Amino acid sequence: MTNNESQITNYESRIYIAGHRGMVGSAVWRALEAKGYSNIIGKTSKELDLRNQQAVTDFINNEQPDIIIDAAARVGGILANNEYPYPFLMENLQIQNNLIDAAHKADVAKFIFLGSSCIYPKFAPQPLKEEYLLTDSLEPTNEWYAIAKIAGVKACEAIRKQFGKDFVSLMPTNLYGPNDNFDLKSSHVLPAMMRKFHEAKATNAPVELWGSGTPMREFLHVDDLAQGVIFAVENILPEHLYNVGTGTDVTIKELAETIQSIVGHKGEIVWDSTKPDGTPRKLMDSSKLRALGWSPKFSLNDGILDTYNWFNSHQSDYKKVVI
Ligand SMILES: NC(=O)c1ccc[n+]([C@@H]2O[C@H](COP(=O)([O-])OP(=O)(O)OC[C@H]3O[C@@H](n4cnc5c(N)ncnc54)[C@H](OP(=O)(O)O)[C@@H]3O)[C@@H](O)[C@H]2O)c1
Ligand SMILES: C[C@@H]1O[C@H](OP(=O)(O)OP(=O)(O)OC[C@H]2O[C@@H](n3cnc4c(=O)[nH]c(N)nc43)[C@H](O)[C@@H]2O)[C@@H](O)[C@H](O)[C@@H]1O
Repeated sequence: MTNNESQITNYESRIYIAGHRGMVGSAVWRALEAKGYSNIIGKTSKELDLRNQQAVTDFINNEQPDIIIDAAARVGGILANNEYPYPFLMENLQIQNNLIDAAHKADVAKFIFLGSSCIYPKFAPQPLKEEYLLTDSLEPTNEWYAIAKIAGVKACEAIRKQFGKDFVSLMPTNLYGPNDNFDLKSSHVLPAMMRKFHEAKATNAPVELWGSGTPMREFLHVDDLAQGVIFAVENILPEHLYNVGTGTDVTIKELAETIQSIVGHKGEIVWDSTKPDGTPRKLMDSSKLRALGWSPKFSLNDGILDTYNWFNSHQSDYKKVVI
């Protein structure tokens, strides 16, 4: 559906990216700018706390964006999700509810909500299809976050169903790339491995990784997701929910070996079995979005190389503590 009839935006459309400094928000900003969009707006969490309903309502009413991309969220890896269930549930509900409701009341033409593959049941058949949502129970380490994200998907679906508005949800698989979080307590696996191997390579000291190494994950470079978001900006998608992934997954052990070799670490890998494995597998079926015209470009190897180049040229940024 890339024909002109479905095109509702132009390069002057006013686009608000919530969370524009994060990994996803900054990638979407770069991609929109590169395509010639000239009216993009963003606010840091210090300038606008999205948990504050009145502040969000005032901001949306004043700015009158044509499109909102919701890339703002409390985000983290398996341990952060497990250790901070309340903010992962409540802050995400607050942020998305405030944005979605303000957008609806201000008649914003398009709203793109970003969720995550953890919305699907822990033991759902693979690959995960959109219709598997709410068919079984969730993975316990991230059910708090998943329930918030499911509520966001349902809020957008409800607005779409009742008012016929172009509110759509994109569910990316595990992401990585420039501006990722490399804090070892709160990060996801890929940036954590990159930092651990990098810091150990001078002496080839052993690197400790979590769990058994047997779970499987699918990894999408954030610039490929950004192209998916632009696709949703430029087209009216016919359904309310789309998976966004590569269609290929690897074991955590295979990922470790790939990153170890790219970084150049030659020491031992030790698996800490006291840390959780999480979902055994969550490969997405992204054929619905692919059939409309989006497809990813990065191989995992090239994506890791690109991210390691970014990491090497941002040595002061990667050490910030996130939670
Ligand atoms: N990372 C992944 O592997 C992954 C996978 C699937 C889906 N996603 C989804 O993609 C979206 C973005 O994730 P990300 O990885 O880009 O996360 P991120 O790098 O941590 O960025 C999140 C952004 O949210 C903003 N934010 C958080 N709390 C806020 C608040 N109270 N008020 C205003 N802004 C707030 C932060 O703004 P400041 O920087 O200004 O503080 C930050 O820039 C999320 O919805 C996430 O669920 C991510
Ligand atoms: C995309 C996000 O994925 C998150 O799940 P999830 O893939 O398990 O989150 P990750 O933190 O990426 O962990 C993926 C797998 O990598 C293992 N792992 C091995 N070593 C490490 C390490 O040093 N750090 C980390 N973080 N993991 C490590 C971890 O035990 C788990 O089996 C969800 O909690 C979120 O809600 C969200 O959906």
